[in-house]
Amino acid sequence: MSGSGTSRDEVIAKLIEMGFDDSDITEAVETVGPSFNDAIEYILNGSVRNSKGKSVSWSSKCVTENGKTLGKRTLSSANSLGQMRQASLLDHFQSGNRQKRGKRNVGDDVSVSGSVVSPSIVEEQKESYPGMDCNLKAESDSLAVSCPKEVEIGSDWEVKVNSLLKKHFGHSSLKNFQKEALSAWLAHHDCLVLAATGSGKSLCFQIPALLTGKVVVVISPLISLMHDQCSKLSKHGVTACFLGSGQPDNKVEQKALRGMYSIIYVCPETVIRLIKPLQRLAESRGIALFAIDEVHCVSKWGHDFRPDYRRLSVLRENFGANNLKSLKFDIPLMALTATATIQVREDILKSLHMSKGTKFVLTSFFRPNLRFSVKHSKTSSRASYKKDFRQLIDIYTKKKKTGEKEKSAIPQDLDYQSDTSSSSSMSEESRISPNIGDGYYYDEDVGNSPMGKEMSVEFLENDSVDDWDVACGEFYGHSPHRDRDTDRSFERTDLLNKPAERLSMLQEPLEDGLTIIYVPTRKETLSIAKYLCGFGVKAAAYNASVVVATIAFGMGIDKLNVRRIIHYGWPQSLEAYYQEAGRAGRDGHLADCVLYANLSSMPTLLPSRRSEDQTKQAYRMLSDCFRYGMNTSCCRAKILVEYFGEDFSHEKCQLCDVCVDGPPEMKNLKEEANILMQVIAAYNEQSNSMDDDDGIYSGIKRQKFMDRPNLKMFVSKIREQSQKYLATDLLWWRGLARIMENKGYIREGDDRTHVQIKFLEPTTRGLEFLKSGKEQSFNAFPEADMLLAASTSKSYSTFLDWGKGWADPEIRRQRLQSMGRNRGPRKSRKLRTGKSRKSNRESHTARGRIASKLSKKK
Ligand SMILES: Nc1ncnc2c1ncn2[C@@H]1O[C@H](COP(=O)(O)OP(=O)(O)OP(=O)(O)O)[C@@H](O)[C@H]1O
Ligand SMILES: [Mg+2]
Repeated sequence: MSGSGTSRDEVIAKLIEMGFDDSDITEAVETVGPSFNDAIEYILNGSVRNSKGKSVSWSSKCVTENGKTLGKRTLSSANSLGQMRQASLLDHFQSGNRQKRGKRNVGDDVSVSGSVVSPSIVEEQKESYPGMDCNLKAESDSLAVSCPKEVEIGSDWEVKVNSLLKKHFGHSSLKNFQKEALSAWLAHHDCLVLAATGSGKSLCFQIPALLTGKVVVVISPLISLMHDQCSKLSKHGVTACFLGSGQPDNKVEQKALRGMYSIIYVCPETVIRLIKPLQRLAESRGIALFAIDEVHCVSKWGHDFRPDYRRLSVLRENFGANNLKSLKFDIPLMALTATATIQVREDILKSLHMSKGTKFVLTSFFRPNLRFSVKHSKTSSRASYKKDFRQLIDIYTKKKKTGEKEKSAIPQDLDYQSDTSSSSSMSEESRISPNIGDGYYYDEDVGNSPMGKEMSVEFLENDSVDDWDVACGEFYGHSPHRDRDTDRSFERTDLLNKPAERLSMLQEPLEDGLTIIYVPTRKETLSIAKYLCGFGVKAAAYNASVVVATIAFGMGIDKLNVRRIIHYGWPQSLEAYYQEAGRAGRDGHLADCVLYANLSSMPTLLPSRRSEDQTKQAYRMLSDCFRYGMNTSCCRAKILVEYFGEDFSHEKCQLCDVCVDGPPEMKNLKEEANILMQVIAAYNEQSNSMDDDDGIYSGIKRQKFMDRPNLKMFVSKIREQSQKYLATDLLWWRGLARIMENKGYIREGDDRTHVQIKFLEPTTRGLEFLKSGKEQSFNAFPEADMLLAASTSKSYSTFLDWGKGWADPEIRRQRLQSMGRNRGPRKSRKLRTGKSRKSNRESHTARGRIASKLSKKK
């Protein structure tokens, strides 16, 4: 737009539209007249070009020693030089933020949503940025702050980085993987950084902004995460803002696109919308790097697929040296995640059109301070809560119990025991204080809520608040800031070679800290939070010590002292599980990651829109997660780390439940494996020769059976054939089928993917096992469901004894009766139809009525 021929009102209108302050606009137009470009230049720079195109300063003090005019970006630093306009400019920026944000720290001139930095900080930044002597571009692009000089980063970059690191973040040196990522970026390479949760990936993309004075654009999936990072950066004196729907200040976007922030966080949808202005930014101030954080979201094969991430190939297409004149090299892409399988990595490279020369920076996925365990729980009722959260309640209410002798907080080890419903559950309910009803909250927290809202059920249920509100709140009780460079057992993998020290780590009680409980649904967040609140545990609220959340909560959030991550219910994948579990122990100190899951039932997929392929993949991931839960013999950390394609060289973590408790006794399951193999093979033979009516399946309606030869049918066949196995639990056979599948004796006969092998087919290896007869042993560790079955019904090891006596009709009747009593409700619940349920209910109530009449008669 040209300044000439434009009316004063039009200029003012345009400037208002662009978001400048009224007072700045008035002053500018009064000073420079109705010229759009000059007015902007005046507002931004305090200077305007004269008719010959030379920059004329409106304030002589606006010129630096080297004669360059300071742009608005650096005006605050000029304060120390006596810069006149600085106050109003700062006011301009801060005014918008003040409306949005409440309390600020004294001297903290930086707002989370974006603003200029305090004078002292800018001084630092000015020193840090070799290319920060920014000038306004003379021509049409007068809005942008430009850094025309290509930044020279010499061989001493590491020294420079270390000094920036110390100055801004207080760390003494880069970690090796950070060095590698930065070297790749310096060599203009794309880079895929795969490093454990909490290892420090953010610095890999934050440093380039400090080093060059150019802008770094970070693509991030969650508002809460962007908010957290901007907030941290502001404390470290780095200007950062986030753009998108969550940005409350509508001026921030324009400021960002003019180059006023060193780091711009943006969600994928927004970056796609802003391609053109970002191109202008790349040509003016310059864009050092596009960082795609939590990049696993790109992949359909990952656990947290976001379709818009897939469209990020636009970055490569629009920010290359071939389409931006000022660039010598394509702007590098840096993709970062803590959880990507090999398949996901390939998908990332392809989807983002990353270059062939992309550097891989990999660190170990292993987190030596995390103590993994799996416990059986139905996770569905108050009775489960009572059993599972007793210890947690004790921990968080400890202080309140002064004077009262503390009871042992450790619940009895109920692993693999049935999740009995508790008769005292009603009395627990009645302990929930009356003010904790539908709109429960903590009085002391209400005032502290940044949004001024109490944590009500309605508030939690409101989708619009989502993870933003919860995740941005600080938890209760910060751990004292540690010297993280020296005191991070996080990196003390060396302890694995020192078993004695490792064992003492195991015996350490957990330090004070926070707990996050992940549950599959919002409804469960409410019921668990309510339950915990009833015992006086600060749960679910902003300043809570326990947060009950669904999966979105906390991704990438750098909260140091999370001591426990509890998954209450099956996660959807090991990637999601590890990502969430990784939010514990970021301070390097011992932390617990406990998965409570119903080991007697298979997990189901949460509803979501998926293509056929995605459904298959989702089942595969769920299946891996299920197998992790069923495992009783392999170190849990090893399973998790190897899941991501890393060799776990340590063999054992020495902390997880399997390492500590040891595996269960190994059993020779030859006989059971043999009989299952027999029925599968017989079925297989029969289906190959459909004419043979004399086979063992002759009594079954063949067509129906042939369609679905599933485990359940094979087990009923076994029970039918051999009284010895009559009382065996399907749960137990389910475990055996998995073991046989792992050994390669059977395989899934269905095209669809199932959480657990369902339609069993023999393999050549399995048939050979069958032929080899009785000599061959079949040693295996019973898995969790098998142990559970053994603890609730007759174990397979006592089948022989159990078999004795079945021939006697009276013994059989008694046993069947007692089995009916033990197993009746569960079985009947599954089998009953609506109709039978109704008649049952009727007969039950009729029985009840008769019984009460009789008792009255008495
Ligand atoms: N070189 C370093 N020396 C010491 N501490 C560091 C270093 N680099 C980063 N850190 C610290 O590590 C912590 C975690 O950093 P960050 O949030 O970047 O982790 P992350 O790898 O992105 O984790 P996530 O996968 O959960 O997103 C931060 O508190 C940061 O200050
Ligand atoms: Mg991160």
